Amino acid sequence: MLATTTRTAVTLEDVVKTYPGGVRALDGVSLSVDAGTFLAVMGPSGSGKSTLMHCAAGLDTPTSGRAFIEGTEISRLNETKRTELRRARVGFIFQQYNLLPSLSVADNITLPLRLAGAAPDREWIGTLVDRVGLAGRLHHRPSELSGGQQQRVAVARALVSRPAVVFADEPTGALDIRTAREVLDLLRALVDEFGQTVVMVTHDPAAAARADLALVMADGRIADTIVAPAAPHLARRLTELETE
Ligand SMILES: Nc1ncnc2c1ncn2[C@@H]1O[C@H](COP(=O)(O)OP(=O)(O)OP(=O)(O)O)[C@@H](O)[C@H]1O
Repeated sequence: MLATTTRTAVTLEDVVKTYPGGVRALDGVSLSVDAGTFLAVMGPSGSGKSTLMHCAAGLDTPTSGRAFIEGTEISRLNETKRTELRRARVGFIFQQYNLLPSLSVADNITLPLRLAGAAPDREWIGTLVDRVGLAGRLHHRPSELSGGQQQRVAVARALVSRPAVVFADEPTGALDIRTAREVLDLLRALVDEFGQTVVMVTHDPAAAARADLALVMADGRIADTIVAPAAPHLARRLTELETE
């Protein structure tokens, strides 16, 4: 086999996050996510999943330790530079889609480019719109779409700037089982077809089982790293941790 160079999309080095009041939400977390990997982050409520995502994505800063996006230490940038790096190199997908209701589907998808002052790549936007199956809906408002369609708009928006990493926070949490599966199929395809790096926080073992790798958090630490995770194994592990 030919040797390939692996790029690292996201790195955390011994990240500690303590909130005012003394809660140690992250207790020394180190991880490295290779480009083109689909990573799921699981764990009981309060185990630190959202805090990990916020620190890794530059939405928040660690109390100590370092966070990198593609080798740039986002945790040491000031707020303005952090926002710039986030807009240029990070995509987000949220449980409640977070689309702007007054904008068309097309304008929602290209919003990150306008915020970053980046030129639109028409060919890539066309590819994305086709890939998420929204070509016939570009002039609709979000309220005219189903939940699954709205989440597909959010997926296209997250990828429009060709980010180093997409962070997805419970992306299927508001969807029924069939629509959730369609959104997961789409995320899986974007990883497989475009080499997109995806980090997904989820409570759902079936969703996490679509990832290449699952981290299971407990008490602010990574309790397990599971390659090619299987849903029954994840479900058992979560039950164990929740009852400990
Ligand atoms: N802004 C904050 N101020 C104080 N404590 C916080 C804050 N945000 C989170 N915490 C605490 O930090 C710990 C980790 O929270 P976090 O939201 O990262 O967990 P989580 O695994 O994402 O939980 P859930 O699955 O319920 O969303 C919890 O004890 C939580 O109460």
